[in-house]
Amino acid sequence: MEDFPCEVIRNFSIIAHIDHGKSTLADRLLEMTGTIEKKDKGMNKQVLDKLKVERERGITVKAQTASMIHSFGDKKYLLNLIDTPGHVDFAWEVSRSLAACEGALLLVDASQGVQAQSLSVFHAAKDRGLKIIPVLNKIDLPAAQPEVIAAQMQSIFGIDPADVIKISAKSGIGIEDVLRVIIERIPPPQGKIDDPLKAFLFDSSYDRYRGVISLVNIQGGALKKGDKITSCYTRKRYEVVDLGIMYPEETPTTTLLPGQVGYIACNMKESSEAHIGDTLHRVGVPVEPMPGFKPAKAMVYAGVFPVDSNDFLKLEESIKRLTLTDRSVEVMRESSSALGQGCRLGFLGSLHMDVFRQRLEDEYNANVIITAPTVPYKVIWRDGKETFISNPTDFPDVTDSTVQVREIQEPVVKASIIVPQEYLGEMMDLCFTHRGEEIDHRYLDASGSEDARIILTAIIPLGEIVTTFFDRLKSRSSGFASFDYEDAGYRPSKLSKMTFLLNGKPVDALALIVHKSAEDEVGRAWVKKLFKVIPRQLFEVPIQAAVGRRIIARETLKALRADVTAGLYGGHYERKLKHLVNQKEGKKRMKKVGKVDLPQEAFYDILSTKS
Ligand SMILES: Nc1nc2c(ncn2[C@@H]2O[C@H](COP(=O)(O)OP(=O)(O)OP(=O)(O)O)[C@@H](O)[C@H]2O)c(=O)[nH]1
Repeated sequence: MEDFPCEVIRNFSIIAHIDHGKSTLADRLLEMTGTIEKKDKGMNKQVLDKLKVERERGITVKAQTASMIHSFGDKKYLLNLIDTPGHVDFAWEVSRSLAACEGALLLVDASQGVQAQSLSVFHAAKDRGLKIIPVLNKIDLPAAQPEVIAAQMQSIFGIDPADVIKISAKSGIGIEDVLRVIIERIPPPQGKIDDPLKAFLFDSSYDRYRGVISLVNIQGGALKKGDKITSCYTRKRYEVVDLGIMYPEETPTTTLLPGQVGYIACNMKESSEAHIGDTLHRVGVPVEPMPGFKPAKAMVYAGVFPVDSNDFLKLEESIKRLTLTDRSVEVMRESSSALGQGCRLGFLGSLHMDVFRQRLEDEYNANVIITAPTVPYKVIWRDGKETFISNPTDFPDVTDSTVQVREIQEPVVKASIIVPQEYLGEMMDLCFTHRGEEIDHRYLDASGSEDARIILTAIIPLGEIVTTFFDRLKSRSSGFASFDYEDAGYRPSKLSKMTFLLNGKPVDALALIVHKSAEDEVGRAWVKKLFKVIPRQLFEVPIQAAVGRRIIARETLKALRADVTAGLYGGHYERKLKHLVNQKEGKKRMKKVGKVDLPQEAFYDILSTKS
């Protein structure tokens, strides 16, 4: 690694809207530099390995970082591609990992043009002072309009069309140019070997045998096997047991020098110890940590319960194992009188939650019930204290005047939607029905042509986004809208807890936090859903939705005779007995809510159908 001092190193990432060809370009760069063989099955497998949810949504959740060696002029360069996850939920991680680079390739699909995440990643890179190289991909497509899109990039980003590199990552056109401009335009990293060791942690993964593997960028000093290091954030100490570069698989080296990017294994047991954005230094030689570090925070919470309550320990074990590889999931135990023992999980966003659920189901065969997602609400009490509540069960009854609540606030986001102008009305309506405020729009391109596109921005409660917003956005724009959001703090809101009562008894697992304007609609819809899935009982069961003491909606389940043998003709004793045994088995999975028997599956049906 001594052959690669800072001046021949380039650290860059590829930033793009989903599906604009990031992974394809990364593969092509690795091929062109001989890091992987052309059409090497091992690398392409990454595409095939995608999780079902990733394929369905057309995104990659876990990114790839790799080093390449490329000869240019009379020098050999070490090019480090630092990859960033490609979805809004991970925006925070994206912006952290950009701190490990000096430049970024802003990749835009030449047939689709600038999309919502092209904007957000552009600004993230710009804010970090990175050199941005505009690249138009997919110029091989008949629908590609490189000139039009380059003009669009000029009006949106102020990019000179002459600087735009036009490529086809799929057919390999222009890849040499990309390598050339990376070397020519991106500044080399700074950092001296005599400085105290300072390593920036920008990604991590989990290995069953070696524990956490961290990806680091050396900002100063040198790192070797056996070095004793410590984390600025957790203050925990470690000894480096293995290190090297990603070439593209882990390739051990003796040292990592300033400007270089590589992996380290240091007996870190828990993935929660590796914080993206953390700074590592030599024990006893403290350094100034990288600025602005704060750990990722969960924004969407849900309870997870086994369908069969006997499976709790198995479920908990599976969740534990999964969180080893996904450090951003928060886990707490939770118990519900209706669903028994379970876990409350915190996710970065709703996609993150879907991915986790899918992995739980696919990899661990877990049959789980997930409660409706909620966001962390802020409760300001009369004495001025503030608490964050993300579990509806803990939400105070704001209709009760003896409860000391001064104000409830909810997290809001600034949403940006990019869409062809013909869908403007639909999109405004969508924002409006999801309690959007400050809805605003402007034309993206100066051309004013018929197929001009619009960027619409609005402040929308996060709680509205985590349920059905994304699906509705896609269906109401025929798939044309792209969407992104960023945190916009907290705002006061008129929210209350809605409970559902069976035979007068509240079912804790079904409690929701609902905005005043939606109480009637939500109450009615959920009561209807419950009515459909709850089996009839021996007595009449009222199903009610209530806010405080006020009943919002009601349906009544008629009574039923429950003798399962009643319909069987003839008096065959054994047959009767068999049915009674079956009924008993079924009862094992029943939950009693008050006097009402509820099969656990009913909860699954209620909570898995979106309202
Ligand atoms: N015609 C054409 N298709 C391309 C080109 N580059 C990528 N694609 C296709 O575009 C789709 C998305 O490419 P990916 O490389 O997976 O996109 P991505 O940006 O990595 O997607 P995420 O990682 O999920 O954000 C794939 O079907 C690619 O085959 C190109 O230059 N031309």
